[in-house]
Amino acid sequence: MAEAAGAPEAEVAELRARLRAVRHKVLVLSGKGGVGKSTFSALLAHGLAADETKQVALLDIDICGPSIPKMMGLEGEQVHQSGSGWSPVYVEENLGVMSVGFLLSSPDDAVIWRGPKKNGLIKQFLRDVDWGEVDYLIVDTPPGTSDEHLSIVQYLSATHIDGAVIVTTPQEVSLQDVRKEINFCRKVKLPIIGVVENMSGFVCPKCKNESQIFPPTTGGAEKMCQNMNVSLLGKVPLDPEIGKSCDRGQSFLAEAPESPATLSYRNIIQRIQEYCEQHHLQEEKIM
Ligand SMILES: Nc1ncnc2c1ncn2[C@@H]1O[C@H](COP(=O)(O)OP(=O)(O)OP(=O)(O)O)[C@@H](O)[C@H]1O
Ligand code: SF4
Repeated sequence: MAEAAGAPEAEVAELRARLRAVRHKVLVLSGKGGVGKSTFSALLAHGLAADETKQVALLDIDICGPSIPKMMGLEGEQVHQSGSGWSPVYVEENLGVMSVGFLLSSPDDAVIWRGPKKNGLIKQFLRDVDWGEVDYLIVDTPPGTSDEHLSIVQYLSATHIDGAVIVTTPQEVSLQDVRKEINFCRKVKLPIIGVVENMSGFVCPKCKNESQIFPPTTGGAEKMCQNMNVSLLGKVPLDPEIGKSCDRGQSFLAEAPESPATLSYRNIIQRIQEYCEQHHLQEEKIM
C-alpha cells in the first residue's frame, strides 16, 4: 500500500488510533461522473446494514457534489461535535453517515475549494469522526482521479484498505475512464475488489424482457475486465425506481426487494463481503 507520503508521524498515529476500530474499508470509484457511483455507495451501505449485527459507516468525500445526504434521507442535517469528535448522522442504529453536505447551510451551496483545503477536510473526516466500532466503512469519492483520491489513499494507507469498487456504465466513453482508474489503483497499490456495470440493460416491468439501452460497442465491462485482469462483480440493470427511491431518501433494496436490480445488488454485495473477509484473513496471516 502507498505510504502516507508527507503526512507527519503524529498525524499518521492519530489516524491509526481513530480507524483502529474500523474492520473493513472500501472505496467506491468511477472514471466518469453520473454513472451511479453515489447511488451504488448508498445502496451498498444499506445492503450491508440490512444485517443488524453489522455496524456500517458511509463517508461522502465528493466535496464538490455531495449527494449522499439526500440519498440517505438526511438533507438539512448538521454535523454535531461531541467530546470525542464529530458525530456521524445515523439513518439506523447500525448505519452512520458523514458528508461534506452536512457542513453546508443549504443543499444548493457550491463548494469551491482548492486542493490543500480539500485535503485538510478529508484528513479531518478520517481523524475526527467518531465512528465507534465499525465493520464496514464505505467511502464515496468524486469521479475521476484527483487530489482527493490521492489524499484518501495516502491517509487510509496509514491503516489498511480492503480495496476499491469501480462503477461504470457499458459505453466505451465510460470504460475508457475506468481503464485510467484501474491504472491509478495499480500505481498507488490500491487493491481492486472489482468493477460494477451499472445501467446495464433495461428490464421491462411488464414482460421482464431485457433491452440494451446503451449497447456496448466493444464488449462492455465484461470484455474490459478480462483485458485488464480485474473481476466483474456484476451488472445492475436500469430501473427508474432506483432514482425515485433515492430522491425520497429511501433504500431501493428495501422498497423493491424482488426487482432484478435488487437481486443483482444483493449478489454484488455478497461478493464484496466475501472479498473483504478473505482479504482480512490474508492480512492476519501476514501480520
Ligand atoms: N441502475 C440505475 N437505474 C436507473 N437510474 C440509476 C441507476 N443508477 C443510478 N441511477 C440514477 O442516475 C443518476 C446519477 O447517479 P449518481 O448521482 O449516483 O451518479 P454518480 O456517479 O455518483 O455521479 P457524480 O459522481 O457526478 O456525483 C441518479 O439520478 C440516479 O438515481
Ligand atoms: S418490453 Fe414489451 S411489454 Fe415491455 S414496454 Fe416494451 S413492448 Fe411493452
